[in-house]
Amino acid sequence: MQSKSKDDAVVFSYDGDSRAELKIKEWEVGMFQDELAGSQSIRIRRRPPTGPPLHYVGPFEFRLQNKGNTRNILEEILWNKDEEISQLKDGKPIYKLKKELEYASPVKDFIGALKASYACTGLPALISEVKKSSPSREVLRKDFDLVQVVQAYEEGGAACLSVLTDTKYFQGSFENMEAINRAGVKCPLLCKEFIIDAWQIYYARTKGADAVLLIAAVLPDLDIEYMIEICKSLGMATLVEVCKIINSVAVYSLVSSEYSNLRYLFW
Ligand SMILES: O=P(O)(O)OC[C@@H](O)[C@@H](O)c1c[nH]c2ccccc12
Repeated sequence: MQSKSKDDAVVFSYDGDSRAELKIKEWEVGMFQDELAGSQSIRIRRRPPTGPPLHYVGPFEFRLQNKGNTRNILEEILWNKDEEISQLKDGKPIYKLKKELEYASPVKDFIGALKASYACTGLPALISEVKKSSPSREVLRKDFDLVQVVQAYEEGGAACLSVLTDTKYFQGSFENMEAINRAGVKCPLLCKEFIIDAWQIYYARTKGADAVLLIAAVLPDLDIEYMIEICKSLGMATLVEVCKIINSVAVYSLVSSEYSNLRYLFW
């Protein structure tokens, strides 16, 4: 319906069409999230922008914002992750996951292992990465014998292991994490994932993770705080990946939630 507002502007309203109104609301909430992300310097869009509902004007129809393309590989990974998780969640809702926690392997002390290693060697503790492939370097090692690799890391003095669990882009998996635990590895395990939903943290614990990684460029502060609390309740550690550009070089640091003064250069 077309009507006139007080200032004489033409206003289109969707008389009785509550679905359209709902869509507008969803879009407004999305806009708010974008603003929030902007205010916290988050440049990664967690979901593809679908834009407002279609507007019909006479024979024309238009959208203010079209379904966008990803701006970079991180966005592409996250948009895929979003779909992947919603399917996994359908198959295993959180109440089922919580029951499975009872059968998870006991949590190992991630931060304790880093500190113990430093106390023993006087050198920065090492978190060794279990990564078969990555989008930028492709397959890093063709004959990837998981157990052999992690045992070599442990013998070589690694304090903890960082295990890639994303399959599509890194050829990792949660099965790898389970296999590492079954192999009797003592190093605590960091789940190196793209965490965007608290469900993933519970899932990681059921698969034997002792710590999870949160990415500051992706998650608003409140999500990070909330997820840290979940990790604490599960006895897990949290590392937050923060990237700063210093003199045109990307410097990554990991900040532990437990000890804000504990920083480890990782890459
Ligand atoms: O492409 P490279 O140089 O192998 O690096 C990937 C690196 O960004 C990746 O290991 C990574 C960084 N932060 C993460 C968080 C989750 C999963 C993976 C990552």
